[in-house]
Amino acid sequence: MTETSTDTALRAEHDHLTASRDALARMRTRTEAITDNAGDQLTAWALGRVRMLRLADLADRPDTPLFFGRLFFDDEDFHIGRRHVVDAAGNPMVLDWRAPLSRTFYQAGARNPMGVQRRRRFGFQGGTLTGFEDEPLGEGVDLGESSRILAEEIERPRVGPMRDIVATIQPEQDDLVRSPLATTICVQGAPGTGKTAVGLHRAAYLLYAHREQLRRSGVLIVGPNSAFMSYIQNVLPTLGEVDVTQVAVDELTTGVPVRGTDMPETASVKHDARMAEVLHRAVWRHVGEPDDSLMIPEGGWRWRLGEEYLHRAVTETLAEELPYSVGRERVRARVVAGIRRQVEIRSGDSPGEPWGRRMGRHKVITGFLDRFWPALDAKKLLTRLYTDAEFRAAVCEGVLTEPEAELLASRTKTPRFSLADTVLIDEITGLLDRSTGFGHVVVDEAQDLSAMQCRVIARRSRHGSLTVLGDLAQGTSPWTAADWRESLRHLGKPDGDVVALTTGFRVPADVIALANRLLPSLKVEVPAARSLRTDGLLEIVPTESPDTTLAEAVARARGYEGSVAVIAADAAVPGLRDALGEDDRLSIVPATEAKGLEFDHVIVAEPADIVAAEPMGLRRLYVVLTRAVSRLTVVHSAPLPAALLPA
Ligand SMILES: Nc1ncnc2c1ncn2[C@@H]1O[C@H](COP(=O)(O)OP(=O)(O)OP(=O)(O)O)[C@@H](O)[C@H]1O
Repeated sequence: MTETSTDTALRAEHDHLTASRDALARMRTRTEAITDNAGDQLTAWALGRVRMLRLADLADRPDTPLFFGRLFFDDEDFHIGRRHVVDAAGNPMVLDWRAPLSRTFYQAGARNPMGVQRRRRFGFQGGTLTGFEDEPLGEGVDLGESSRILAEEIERPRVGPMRDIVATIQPEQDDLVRSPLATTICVQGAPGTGKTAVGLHRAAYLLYAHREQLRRSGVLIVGPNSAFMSYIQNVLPTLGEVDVTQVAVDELTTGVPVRGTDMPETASVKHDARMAEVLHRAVWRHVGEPDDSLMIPEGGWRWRLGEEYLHRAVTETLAEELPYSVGRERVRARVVAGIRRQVEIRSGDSPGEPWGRRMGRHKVITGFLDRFWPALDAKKLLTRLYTDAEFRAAVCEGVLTEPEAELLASRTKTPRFSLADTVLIDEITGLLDRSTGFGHVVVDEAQDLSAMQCRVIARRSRHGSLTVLGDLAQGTSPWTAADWRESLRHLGKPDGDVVALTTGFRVPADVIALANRLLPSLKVEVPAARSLRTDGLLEIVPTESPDTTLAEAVARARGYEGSVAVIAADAAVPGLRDALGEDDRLSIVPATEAKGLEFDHVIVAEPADIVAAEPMGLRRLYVVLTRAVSRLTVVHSAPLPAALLPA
């Protein structure tokens, strides 16, 4: 058999891959050999950390390709991969996908080749090269969405947690991934349009483009729950980024143990934006107007500060709009400064810092502060709001209705804090003290956040920017967002750009068509999704014996490759777990925990029960139906919800 030019080219690519792996190993060995001979412990620690991060960045993962593309320009060419690799002489062997030049790999097309003569995409199996596909952009030809390698990538069976998409980021996704650090973007995207993927890749891109700045300030990823967090947690490390905080939204407010629960109507009040005003009042009503002068005895002296001076000390501090506890210290400093001036006039000399500290702690001054700017504790203040009827009425008046304010009342003197309370305690803490924030925060499934939860995130991104990801049609919380402008306002970024993604990479066309039937009933204005996938299987199976039919559906699903999930109303899950069992391939997923996840084959058990289980049941069903990557089986003994029937 004669060797074709494609075989020769593939062999050369194999060789380049092997050489690149060797070069990466060399880079790693060199970094390992660097010894920290820093003078002090702190510098040694900092250097050690930088080295640890760099080593993580240099890790070669045998199961992922080191490069996935190649760009041929007129007189040079580059391989594009997960990270930068250079040979012993420092010449580039692989360009990082985030480098400015790599942008052409994602953006060039027949209409605008951006100087690229040919774009090559590689097919891989694990870490092994299996083939490639060339697009002669210079000749005005591209494959666009009909690329075989793109199709294989999005149709490949899913196993385990989410993977990166660096090899096949689409132009509209790339625009979002590479938007500038200072820009807050809000992505409204139908199910499976790659919102989560875009958010994680944007984090990785920003860490590359603004390494120093973001290493100092940090990047935070916030998701809806711990199942989702463990599903996405490996994506950034595979991209070489290990120094990112990834937490579920409830974990942001863990300062207090959660021991209580709220009735739904109480939780709704606590999550309402008006609580910000209530708590603001609750804090600031503690500041009083000094109504007398102060006499401060010190040794043989008696210093006097007049009422007017004290009054000014308070009002000038208020005008600075500092956090409450910082303001208290500022008033203390102003009072001490007033006395220092008298000492200077009397003695002609300025007393030193120790005197200042001692004077600041003087019991007359502390007594004055305790009266007109008392120290506050977030938990105690919230407890007072719940237990002191007079205080509550005063701070809620004109903001909450009386029945709403009454919902806050606690029957016991020491209320057990609920999840909503942790959010309120965080709000109070933010009023009391300065909060340190992150340089960039990615918030996923943001449509489910309450106004008060948005403010938790706003406090952590005050001096940074946000990537807000979500789908209004998938909003299922009682306080779900109705429009993104409002969420952005609560998130502290009212001018963020709202952008839509509509090309679906997960859900096959037939399945998305079924789910789209629900859209008119979801009471929300969103663009419908269009699927890139024409493969897939959809079956709707009416039955009189659902247990048997489900077991049969599971057995059939196991005949295919990939993950299988039975998704059912939460109440049905324990029974289904007993009946069907769970293992590496099969998960039984409560409908309320399915958001953000995906499985090759989804079997939906009794849609009517999923809809009936909660006020936002139809939206829950929309979420559940759109978890399917390749095949969807709907098993029902009760009639299907009317909204799911063809118009
Ligand atoms: N450009 C792409 N190339 C290949 N796969 C992609 C691409 N974009 C997205 N995907 C894949 O499509 C699936 C859906 O992506 P993702 O979970 O990010 O979507 P989503 O918009 O967050 O969905 P949902 O709203 O349903 O949670 C994932 O498996 C992801 O890897």
